Amino acid sequence: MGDEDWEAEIIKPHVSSYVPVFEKDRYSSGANGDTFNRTPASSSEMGDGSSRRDHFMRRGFASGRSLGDRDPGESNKRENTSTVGGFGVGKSFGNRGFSNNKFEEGDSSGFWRESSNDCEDNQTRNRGFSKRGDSDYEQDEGTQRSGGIFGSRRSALSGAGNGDTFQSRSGSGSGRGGYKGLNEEVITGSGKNSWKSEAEGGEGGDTQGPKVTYIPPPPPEDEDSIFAHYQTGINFDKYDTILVEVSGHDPPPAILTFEEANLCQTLNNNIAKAGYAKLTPVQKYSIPIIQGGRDLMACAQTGSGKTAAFLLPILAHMMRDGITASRFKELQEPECIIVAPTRELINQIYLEARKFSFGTCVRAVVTYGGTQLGHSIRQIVQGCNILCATPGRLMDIIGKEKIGLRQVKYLVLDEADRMLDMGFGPEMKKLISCPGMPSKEQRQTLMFSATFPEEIQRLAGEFLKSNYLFVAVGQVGGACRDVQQTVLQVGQYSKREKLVEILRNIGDERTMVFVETKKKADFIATFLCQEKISTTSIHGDREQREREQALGDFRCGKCPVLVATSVAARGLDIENVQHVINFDLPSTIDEYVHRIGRTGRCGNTGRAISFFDLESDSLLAQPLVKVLSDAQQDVPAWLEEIAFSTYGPAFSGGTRGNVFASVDTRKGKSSLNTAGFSSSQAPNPVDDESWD
Ligand SMILES: Nc1ncnc2c1ncn2[C@@H]1O[C@H](COP(=O)(O)OP(=O)(O)OP(=O)(O)O)[C@@H](O)[C@H]1O
Repeated sequence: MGDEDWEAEIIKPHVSSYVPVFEKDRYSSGANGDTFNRTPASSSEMGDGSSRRDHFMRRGFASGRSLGDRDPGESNKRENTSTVGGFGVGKSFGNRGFSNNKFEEGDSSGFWRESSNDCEDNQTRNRGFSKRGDSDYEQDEGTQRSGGIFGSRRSALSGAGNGDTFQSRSGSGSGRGGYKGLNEEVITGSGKNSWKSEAEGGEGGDTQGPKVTYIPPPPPEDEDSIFAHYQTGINFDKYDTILVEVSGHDPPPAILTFEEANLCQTLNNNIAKAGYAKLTPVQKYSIPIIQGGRDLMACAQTGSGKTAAFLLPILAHMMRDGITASRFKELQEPECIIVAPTRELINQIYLEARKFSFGTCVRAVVTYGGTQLGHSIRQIVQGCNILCATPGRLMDIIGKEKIGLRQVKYLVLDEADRMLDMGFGPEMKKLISCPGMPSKEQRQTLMFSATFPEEIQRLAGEFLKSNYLFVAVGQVGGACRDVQQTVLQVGQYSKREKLVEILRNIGDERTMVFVETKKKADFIATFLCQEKISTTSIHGDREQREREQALGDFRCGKCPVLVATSVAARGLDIENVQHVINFDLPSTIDEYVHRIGRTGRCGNTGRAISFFDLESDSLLAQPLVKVLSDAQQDVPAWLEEIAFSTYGPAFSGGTRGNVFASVDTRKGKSSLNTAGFSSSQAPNPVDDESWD
């Protein structure tokens, strides 16, 4: 396929001309001699890449960028009224033939202003200290403020289309939060329509921006839905063999059973109804630590039950201390605040909190960007013991004096390394210095993630008491061993063919396909729909309603393929995701670990296939080899060769590979105990002081 066909092809109703025969067995260890690399598509792509680039450069594209980096939006620039213009921005792809979709011509100049800011690829290039503004995490509300904590800044906006039309939008930031114009229709998640005035419930009266009117549908209230869960997998019991290391002074012993946790009867009932019969390692260690009132930084592999590891002991404490039943108050003072980096994740955590607090007087509330602030406030004022929030929205609500912080006893940062990096770190610092927020000595701070880069661990000291405990289940930052990882050498121009080939082989099994940019997510999703593969997409430029619809369609299997950006990389727990495909590799190894962790959860097995592009991914080779070998996966010889020939970040201290921490950064004094667990000595208090 010539590069000029790149965008034209998307409106052609036929399948790409060359689809190599799928050979399952050749997935693994795709050495240089990998079958896939010998395909005509691959070789042509590798061979004529430079001439293509020249061609594009002559045409004024891709300046300074490899052609492979060119996202579909760029082709759109050439034909600003082409159908490519609004891919999916405002559209669910699920189960729809391309021809069924209407497209509207957009303001191409606005669109292109947007595009220049649309570099998710920039985001992860800076990983570890990624700059929030570039990322596809939640950028709404407080985090986009220009003036102080509670000021607001939004990008220029165009009206968004109705839900049934593809539409190019100028000012992509507008996409976040699902802007509708003044006095426009409120589309509630339940499908009911009503009209709201601007004054009634926008995203904050003091903002210069538009109002967000989306009201998410209330989650089902029936017990069966609340306790719906999927089965643990065949490897669940193998969790017990993972080494656990606890460092810090005087850790309490781990518990082995739920009974030992001494939880109240209601909690025990809820645990049983949730189908939990046995503790996972992170739960065995974290529950007594949290019950003992200690601060905690816990690192455990993806899908191994970190959410319950913090929710259960917090709820147990609340029950023990006798929580005041929720009642209506204009200012609510929750005992617990939980923050997470994405809207879908915080909603999932909320649902878990609601499940475990079922039948108690503890009331959990969720609030996140892209939804009507007024709606959130109405939920909050009815009573709030546990507030689950994305950071920007949390700061908004605090600024509106609907949430007071004086009663906060527990502050939980899920995906804590993400919450503390350059993107969210400043927001988190503002949170802990908000008026009323108890000092770290007065509250309990809990941090959880599957990855914890050393520099982030150091930053975390500001939030934690100096005697916090560090729990590492397995290797900090290691990939889940239940995920079979395969790395294939695939160049930019072969990726789509390869993707289709793999997906056709996979059939209806649920698959997440990760790409680096929002535009590319739309492009690939549309492309797959053309190929008659039911696909939907999720990324930060989609309206919240669309994001939730996409996730719903994927969860229920209506669309077995979800094309996603990094916004879906962390935390999402979706039943039956059997495959993750890294169409584009992320720029950091931590991101890779989180992405592939969407499969192989809770003892179930999964597969991850990653397309490794020699032109753009070689800096990831070293950490990738390490992650693969640590997880006892086959390492392709060609990848090893690249890793050893690349003077990469593992040696240079650069950020892309960001080789993960293997230990609690405070120590160097850990000693394995005879039981196979390890418990390090107490850190020297002087050392603690020095990095506190
Ligand atoms: N003890 C248990 N028994 C059975 N199922 C469990 C147990 N603990 C957790 N689960 C289930 O395992 C799944 C994964 O849990 P969870 O989402 O908390 O993982 P996680 O460690 O936070 O993953 P990630 O790092 O991706 O955020 C969930 O469906 C959860 O309900």
